[in-house]
Amino acid sequence: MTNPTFPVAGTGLAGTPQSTGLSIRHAVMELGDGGTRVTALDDVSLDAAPGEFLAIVGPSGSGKSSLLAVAGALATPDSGTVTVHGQDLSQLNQGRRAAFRLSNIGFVFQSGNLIPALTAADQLRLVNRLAGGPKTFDPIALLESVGMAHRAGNRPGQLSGGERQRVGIARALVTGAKLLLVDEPTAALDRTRSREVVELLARQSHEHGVATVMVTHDHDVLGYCDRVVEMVDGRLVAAAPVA
Ligand SMILES: Nc1ncnc2c1ncn2[C@@H]1O[C@H](COP(=O)(O)OP(=O)(O)OP(=O)(O)O)[C@@H](O)[C@H]1O
Repeated sequence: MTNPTFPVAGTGLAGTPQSTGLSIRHAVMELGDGGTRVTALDDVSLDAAPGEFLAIVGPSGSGKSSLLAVAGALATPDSGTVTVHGQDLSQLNQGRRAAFRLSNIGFVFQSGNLIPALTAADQLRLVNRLAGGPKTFDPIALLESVGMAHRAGNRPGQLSGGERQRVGIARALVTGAKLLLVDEPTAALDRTRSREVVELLARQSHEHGVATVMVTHDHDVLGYCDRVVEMVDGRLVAAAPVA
């Protein structure tokens, strides 16, 4: 059976990839081999519009990380299409896909994934340099936008978990990426810090027109999201509007 598409009101037509943000159409992906093959994505279609903050929830093993992987060009579905800002990712060879990812897609991981030896400011400078950004790049304004300018000279070991996540979010936005993929950002944080970090993600999405897709088990933060979809057994099964 074909799964429903979860379009965003006012954007695109069902079945037509939108030209901005993220569009996944009928993605199927199997993992493993022989008798242990698993359908990680089973005909998944999903849109995330610019400025929209979308959460994906669901039980362990339901395919959430697989969905983020194909959205971020880290994995290629066996069939179906993934379009980011109008670019069909399957049309890019490996090298161009990596370059596209670096410039257009930001990633935020559970632990912040910062480089231990670099200060907060240098984490951002490194990404700017790798992406061929402007030589005049100043990381302080971006750190300021996540409330971390005063910690610009500190290394990850000198920061709290929530502060590391904030730096990780700023780093993901260095290239002006309009698609942000976020995997369990609150897993290592207490309740207050969790809410602060997810509120920050919501604000960054809305103020900068970033399409943000966040995988989370943390139902306490879903109120900050514009939309919540649930995955079960590789399929999207619900699209609950958030009050
Ligand atoms: N490299 C792999 N080889 C084989 N099967 C895999 C591989 N990675 C994931 N799977 C399987 O694919 C399915 C989807 O996994 P996925 O990691 O996407 O789920 P998830 O919802 O992110 O889980 P969790 O919440 O535990 O992180 C699961 O059945 C998992 O066991």
